[in-house]
Amino acid sequence: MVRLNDDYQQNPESFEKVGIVVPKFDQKEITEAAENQPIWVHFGGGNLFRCFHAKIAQNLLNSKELKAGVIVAETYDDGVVNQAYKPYNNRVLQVVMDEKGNYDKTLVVSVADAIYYNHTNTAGWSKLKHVFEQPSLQFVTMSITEKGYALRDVNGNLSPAAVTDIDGDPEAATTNMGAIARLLLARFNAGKLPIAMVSTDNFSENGKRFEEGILTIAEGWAKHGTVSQDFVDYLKNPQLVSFPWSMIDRITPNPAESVASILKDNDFEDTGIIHTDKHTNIAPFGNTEVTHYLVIEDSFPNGRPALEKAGVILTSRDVVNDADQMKVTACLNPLHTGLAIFGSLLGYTSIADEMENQDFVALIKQLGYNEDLPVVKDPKIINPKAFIDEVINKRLPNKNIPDTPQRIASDTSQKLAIRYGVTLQHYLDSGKSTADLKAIPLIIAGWCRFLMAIQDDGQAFEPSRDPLLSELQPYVATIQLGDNVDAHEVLKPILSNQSIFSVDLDKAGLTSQIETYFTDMIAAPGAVAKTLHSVINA
Ligand SMILES: NC(=O)c1ccc[n+]([C@@H]2O[C@H](COP(=O)([O-])OP(=O)(O)OC[C@H]3O[C@@H](n4cnc5c(N)ncnc54)[C@H](O)[C@@H]3O)[C@@H](O)[C@H]2O)c1
Ligand SMILES: O=P(O)(O)OC[C@@H](O)[C@@H](O)[C@H](O)[C@H](O)CO
Repeated sequence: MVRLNDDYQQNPESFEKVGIVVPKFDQKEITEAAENQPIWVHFGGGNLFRCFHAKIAQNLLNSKELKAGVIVAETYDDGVVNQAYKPYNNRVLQVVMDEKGNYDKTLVVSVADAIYYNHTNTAGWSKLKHVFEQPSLQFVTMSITEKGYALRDVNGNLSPAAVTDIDGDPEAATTNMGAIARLLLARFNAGKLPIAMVSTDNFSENGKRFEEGILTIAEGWAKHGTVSQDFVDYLKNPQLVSFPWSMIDRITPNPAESVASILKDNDFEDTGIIHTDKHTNIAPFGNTEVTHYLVIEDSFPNGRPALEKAGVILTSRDVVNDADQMKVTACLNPLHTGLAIFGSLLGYTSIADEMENQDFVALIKQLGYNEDLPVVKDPKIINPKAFIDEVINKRLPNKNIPDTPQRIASDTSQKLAIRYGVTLQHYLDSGKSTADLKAIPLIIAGWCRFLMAIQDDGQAFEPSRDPLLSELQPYVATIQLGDNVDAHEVLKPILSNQSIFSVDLDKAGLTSQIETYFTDMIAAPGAVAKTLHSVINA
């Protein structure tokens, strides 16, 4: 049996014997280099990072294009650091699974350190402060989930935590944006050192939203006199601090028991899946797909390693934005969310299994080809039609990718604006009629039906975690299947909330259609499947 912590330099054969590719560098050396001259910090060391960013770093370290390991920072989940990183010497086994059932396994040791940092953790703060004070630090990447950037509540007002951060001492900041602004303040105080802050989370204009979050905090501090205006000017100067936009794509499900058991059968020992108290599902291994894209705006004021040599596309902001809108608002994530909602309602636990249900396939084809594609701009670097073809015909049906509707359904309230709102806005802006839209209103109605936490067969289910569940569920909580309800009245507080959808659904002409679909879907057990079938095949 091979273990993650085994000596891959003295005994590479033990790894190679079980088909694991080992690094070409010394982990100790890249760790020391990161201590002395850090280059790359990543916030949110979850599964995507471990399977994607960390492998990019490993490829660059292998080819000597990168001189120091990545420093992982967690502002949220100490369990990730203490249970998934520390016991395994910051290593992970990356498992790439193709549709033929091949497992490509790589021992990834590109992480130099993993640091938990929040306002109460002085050790983590001192370590990260020191890192941010180093002139060598070139860039930060982030994958902290969409909700990680939030500073406002559902009504668009600053949240109590954001107000406390802005009113208080920068040293006591508790929000992610506040905690990161505090680190940037340390970098500013160290001599206005340049840096690129790259969000790689799944939303359109992610760099803009990240920048706005940091500036909301910093401008508040300046107003209260706790920082100088000079600090705000530093953050606003793209020659010093940039917030490049990005598009990232690689379906990376939570680590699955099915993969763990295959690894074990293939003599790999460390397969225990960890469920942290803060609900991150993580393991000594990560499972991911073959296809991957990372497109980043090429704006790095302190330079960068040759990321392009590890397959990253560096380009202009406009091209990144077009690629991101293509993927996140049209050709992949809206399809995913549709499958997540209806899959959860119909009791599915596998995306690949859903792809055997012809109504689900028809739903995402209708959405992707007929509703999203007509208003999507071609980013030129990736063909949108070919991209959807690959998603529908190759990626989603891949039985070896253990993805679940439940993973994708998490935080849906945070994603609807991006996954459907942007497309609807394109319809409104272009004056194109929304009268023929079926999939978008059906999915939004499906989400309202999902909030009832009753499956299509009438059984209760636990909806995936979402920061707005407790606020939204009460609106539909008392409805039973078969009830005769006034859908307009019941759904009004949800559908009229523009901060959820980003567009006015009334103006988009969709409200009554959503209400009708919702009414149809609560008629009786089985009504969700029936409605889906009849709407999509009409
Ligand atoms: N997994 C994918 O297929 C995939 C693909 C493309 C993009 N993404 C983006 O990456 C994000 C993370 O995906 P993942 O697969 O790594 O998820 P994950 O659950 O494995 O890890 C989530 C990470 O974010 C941190 N986090 C969670 N909530 C947070 C909060 N409120 N504040 C700060 N940090 C928080 C966790 O501590 C953890 O490090 C997604 O939300 C999405 O934006 C994921
Ligand atoms: O990661 P999220 O939570 O934004 O969305 C869930 C999935 O749709 C997403 O993770 C996809 O797998 C990913 O965007 C593929 O690149």
